[in-house]
Amino acid sequence: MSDTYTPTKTKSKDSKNQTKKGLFDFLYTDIAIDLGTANTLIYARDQGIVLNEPSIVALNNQNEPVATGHEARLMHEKTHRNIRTVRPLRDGVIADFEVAEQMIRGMIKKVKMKWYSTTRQMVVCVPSGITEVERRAVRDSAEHAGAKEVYLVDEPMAAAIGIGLDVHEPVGNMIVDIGGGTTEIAVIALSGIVYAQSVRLGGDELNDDIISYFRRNHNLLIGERTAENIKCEIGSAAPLDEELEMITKGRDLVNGVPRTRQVTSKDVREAISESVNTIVEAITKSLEQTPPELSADILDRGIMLTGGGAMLKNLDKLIMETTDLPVHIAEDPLTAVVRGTGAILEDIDYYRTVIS
Ligand SMILES: Nc1ncnc2c1ncn2[C@@H]1O[C@H](COP(=O)(O)OP(=O)(O)OP(=O)(O)O)[C@@H](O)[C@H]1O
Repeated sequence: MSDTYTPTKTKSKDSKNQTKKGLFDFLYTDIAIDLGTANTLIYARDQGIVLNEPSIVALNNQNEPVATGHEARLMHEKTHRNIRTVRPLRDGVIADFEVAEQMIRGMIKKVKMKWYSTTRQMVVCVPSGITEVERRAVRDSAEHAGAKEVYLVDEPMAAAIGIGLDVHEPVGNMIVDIGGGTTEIAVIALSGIVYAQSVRLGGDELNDDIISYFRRNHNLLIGERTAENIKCEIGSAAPLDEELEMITKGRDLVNGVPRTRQVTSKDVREAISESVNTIVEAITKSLEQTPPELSADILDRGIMLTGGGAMLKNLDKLIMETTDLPVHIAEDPLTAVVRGTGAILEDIDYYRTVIS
């Protein structure tokens, strides 16, 4: 990894331009949300990140939520006929509006510190590739969940701000945000997105690849959570200095009984290689589309990786070898987007040009 690039700090809270405080501000809890396919994070003004939970809701027979986030995740794939778990986002966008609203409400309720407060301003980040109709839907959901003023920001822009880049600078930065449902690749300069590509493929797809691999090659049926665990523990994009292995549990497809099986990092790499290559190819294609002056900046500064997918072992190495560019993994990649969205909430005027 190159160390040629040192990001500037995210604008501090005491900035001159910071949103002015009003007399009745104590009545409001303004929030920023990273509404992700895998995880939802909430940042509250002046407080920082106050919630980080899986994007999942458990509903009863009457479609009323009985649990949200962590509690619902514990029930996932273990429910009976009176309870079902729903993940309302797919591929980075809201797939089930009603449940998404219930989830946002449930999560806001969890972070409400003052019983009397309401949400006035809400900044929500969205994948850069979504349609106008999908944008409208996110805005509506946020309004139905109680927000009076809703601002949307593109995810790669929020990620760039979150990792401390000065997005107003006349300098090109390439951000690759690998989430649960989407991979967002963007070149940012002068507060705008010069080039963006949103691939509807992320960490969830890698989990599906692992499930299929076990079914096909080992006649073993494993669940989504097990696949996720395998990916995070021993998954890798390129060979490891020391290959890893672990024991996993599933159901034998031949005789239907529970079985354990040894799995190696080499197996997992093979299982996810096609999807990983799709992500790397999308990065190469984006580099080809980048205007030359900005390409020169990227050559100096390298590619910034964020999102949970950035933590896949040796993914940075594979991208570095393929592109011949320095690659940096953001500090705490899972929270970069919400930190950026939060920075916008703290200083809406300064970031006016990046929100809509
Ligand atoms: N150590 C790890 N190795 C590989 N993948 C990981 C690791 N930790 C988390 N992930 C993956 O990161 C993904 C979640 O990342 P993130 O929270 O950034 O996505 P999201 O914002 O919810 O999704 P999206 O941006 O697509 O809506 C999941 O698919 C998860 O499996």
